[in-house]
Amino acid sequence: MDKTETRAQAAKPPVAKQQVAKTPALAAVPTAGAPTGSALTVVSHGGHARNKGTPLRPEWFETVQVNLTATERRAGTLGGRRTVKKEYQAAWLVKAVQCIDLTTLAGDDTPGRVHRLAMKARRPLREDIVAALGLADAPPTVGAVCVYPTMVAPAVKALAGSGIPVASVATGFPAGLTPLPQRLAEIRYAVDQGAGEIDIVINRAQVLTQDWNALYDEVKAMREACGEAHLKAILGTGDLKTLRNVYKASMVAMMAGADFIKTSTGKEDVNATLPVSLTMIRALRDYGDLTGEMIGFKPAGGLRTAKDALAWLALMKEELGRPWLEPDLFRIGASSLLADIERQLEHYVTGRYSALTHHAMA
Ligand SMILES: O=C[C@H](O)COP(=O)(O)O
Repeated sequence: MDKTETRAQAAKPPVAKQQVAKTPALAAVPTAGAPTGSALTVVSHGGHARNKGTPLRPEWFETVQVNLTATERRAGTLGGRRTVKKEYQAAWLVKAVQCIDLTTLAGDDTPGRVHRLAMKARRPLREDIVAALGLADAPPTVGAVCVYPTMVAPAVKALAGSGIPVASVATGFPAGLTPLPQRLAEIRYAVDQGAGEIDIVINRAQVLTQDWNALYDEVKAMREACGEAHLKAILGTGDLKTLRNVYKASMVAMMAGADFIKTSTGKEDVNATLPVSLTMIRALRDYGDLTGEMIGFKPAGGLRTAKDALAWLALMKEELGRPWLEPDLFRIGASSLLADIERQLEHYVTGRYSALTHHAMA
């Protein structure tokens, strides 16, 4: 990749670059099986060490330059991938299902809706599709169910015994502009209710004013409030104005202890895009080179099609490698993506497409 893109060269020690896949986008399919009827391998969720964080080190990001044209050009090579076909594509789509944070974040959410979503999370693909894929012995489940704090308890109840974690948004989602004590109390409430993952939103004003100390201190306090729950830091990239800001905010969030960095709330005018994701992933890679930590990535907002899922999987594989294709390091935050993936898999096993309305709650 172009040396002019994201760089934090100033303070970088001479560590080996992580390997970037040389194979075409999805050729080295991790879960590829033989044609229909043969087993696709379902890899279970692996545990992953928490990010220890670092002191705030502005010298790791202050001089960063992000070449917008080069970033867009690189991102543009991912969306149009046509190299994954048939059983390989099916395997990748099953992988995408396992990485979905199945989400409902609506003003009219009810315990009933959350219960139905949790049932879908337990069995995201129809039984006949699972059987035809040869996955009946180990049916895939989603990565997590993501809800508002007051919906954590019904989600935990509905997912009992499934091993599927509940993620809660918190800290004044989506704007993050309530006073800090309330935002921290909201995290503690969600954890008390049983959330295993907390999707916090950063205060975008701190990025826009380059107040890195304030951003670091707040995210660090949020991480402490999370206790054992994993912290995903939502940057709200559509509000951050520049890719440089996206890179810097990513670095500060990771230094403060974020286990995942996440693009968007789904409520900004512009949500997950490939150029923004590439910028965050480069920050994640640089942070890994500097600290040895493996941080997760979660694009979220506006991802609705199987094609989107394949593009982001290609991005993860090419930029970060195989470990970032598992739910402990990669999630896709989406409220309606599963419907199209299920439809594409149905087409793969039956040769027919059904209407999207046949794939409800997804
Ligand atoms: O965190 C997840 C997002 O809020 C989901 O956004 P979406 O409804 O556009 O899929």
